[in-house]
Amino acid sequence: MTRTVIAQGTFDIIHPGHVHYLEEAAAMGDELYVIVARKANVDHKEKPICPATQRRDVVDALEAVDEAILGHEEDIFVPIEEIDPDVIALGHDQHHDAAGIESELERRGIDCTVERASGRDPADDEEILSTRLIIDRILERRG
Ligand SMILES: Cc1cc2nc3c(=O)[nH]c(=O)nc-3n(C[C@H](O)[C@H](O)[C@H](O)COP(=O)(O)O)c2cc1C
Ligand SMILES: Nc1ncnc2c1ncn2[C@@H]1O[C@H](COP(=O)(O)OP(=O)(O)OP(=O)(O)O)[C@@H](O)[C@H]1O
Repeated sequence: MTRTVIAQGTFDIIHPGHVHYLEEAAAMGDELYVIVARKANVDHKEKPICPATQRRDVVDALEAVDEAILGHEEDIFVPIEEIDPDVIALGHDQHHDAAGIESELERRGIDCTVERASGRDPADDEEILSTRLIIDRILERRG
């Protein structure tokens, strides 16, 4: 039986932290789907610069990813119902609460576990593992 994993995020400017997360998520099963957040649902930080289709296409091109799809605009559980995964891999700093997601999965009759991936620290002083920090650095140098 194929074990399906779901990862999710904004993925506005791809960096090695994303690659670490997606490789770890892929290793939790056999097949990795990635849900790319819609601008309207990114409300806890600055909205992404790149359009959703561009963010999806770049994530889809990564080796660890089997398929990247656009998230639903209103109900984040719709793609999960369609994919019917075995595991949802949350990122190390994602604000979502695993227990809250688990109870909604149960309410909708989706049998799936929720795991939390680890974070990757910068390999050296130069590496920038956050979209926000990359944008801050651009503004600092070119703004
Ligand atoms: C299990 C799960 C499913 C999600 N599905 C969607 C979705 O269908 N559409 C969407 O716009 N966002 C979805 N999101 C939310 C975003 O992927 C994301 O968490 C948030 O909006 C962007 O912030 P982040 O990259 O800091 O996590 C989902 C999040 C989780 C945890
Ligand atoms: N350094 C990192 N190590 C491991 N996972 C990461 C790292 N950076 C981001 N991720 C994960 O990648 C997914 C998508 O991240 P997101 O697109 O929000 O990028 P971000 O770089 O964290 O953005 P920002 O720093 O602007 O909030 C999230 O699940 C997040 O936890």
